[in-house]
Amino acid sequence: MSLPIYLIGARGCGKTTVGKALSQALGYAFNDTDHYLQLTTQRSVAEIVASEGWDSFRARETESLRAVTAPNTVIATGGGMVLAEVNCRFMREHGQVIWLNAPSEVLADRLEHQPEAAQRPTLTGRPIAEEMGDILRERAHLYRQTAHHEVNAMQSPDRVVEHILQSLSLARAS
Ligand SMILES: Nc1ncnc2c1ncn2[C@@H]1O[C@H](COP(=O)(O)OP(=O)(O)O)[C@@H](O)[C@H]1O
Ligand SMILES: O=C(O)C1=C[C@@H](OP(=O)(O)O)[C@@H](O)[C@H](O)C1
Ligand SMILES: [Mg+2]
Repeated sequence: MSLPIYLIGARGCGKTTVGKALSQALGYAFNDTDHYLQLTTQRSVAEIVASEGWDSFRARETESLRAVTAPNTVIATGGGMVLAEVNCRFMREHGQVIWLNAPSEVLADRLEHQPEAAQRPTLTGRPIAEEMGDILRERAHLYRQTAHHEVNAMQSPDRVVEHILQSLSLARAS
C-alpha cells in the first residue's frame, strides 16, 4: 500500500491531464476533487458557485479532498485547494504533494485556448491573463510551502510525469 499523491497548482497547470497519465504510469487509481463534486452533486463547478457562492464551494472542496483520499491513488485537486490551511495540512499528512509550477503567461495561454467555463468560472471578473497573474501572486507561496516536490509544468505531460516519478523515487531512496 502506498500513500496517495496529490497534485496542486494553479488553474491550467495540468493537474487533471498529468494526474490521469501519472496514475496509469504507476498503476494507481485516479481521482479529481472537482470531478468528485460534479458526480456527487450532478452540478458543474460554475453551477455550484452560481447557486451557493464560492465559500460554499470551498467547504464542499474540503469534503471532497477527504472523500477521494485513498492509498494507491493519484488525486488532482482544484487550483484553490491550498487556500484553506486545513487542506494543506491534510494533504501533507496523508500523502506526497507535488506542485506543478508554470508562469502565469503560460497558464493564461492554455486557458484562453481551452477555457472550460463550466469548470473555471471567473474568480475576479478580470481578463484571464490579469487574473492568472493575481492568482499566482496570491497563491504561489501556498503551493510552495504545501508541496513536498515542485515540478516544471511547462513540459509535455509525459515529461512532467517522468519528472514526478524521478522526484518520488529520489525521495524514497534518500
Ligand atoms: N503539460 C502541458 N502542456 C500543454 N498543455 C497542457 C499541459 N497540461 C495540460 N495542458 C492543457 O491545459 C488545459 C488545462 O489542463 P488541466 O489538466 O485541466 O489543468 P488543471 O486541472 O490544472 O486546471 C487543457 O486544455 C490541457 O490540455
Ligand atoms: O483556482 C481555483 O480557485 C479553481 C480551480 C478549478 O480547478 P482546476 O485548477 O482544475 O482548473 C476549480 O476547482 C474551480 O474553478 C476553482
Ligand atoms: Mg483540473
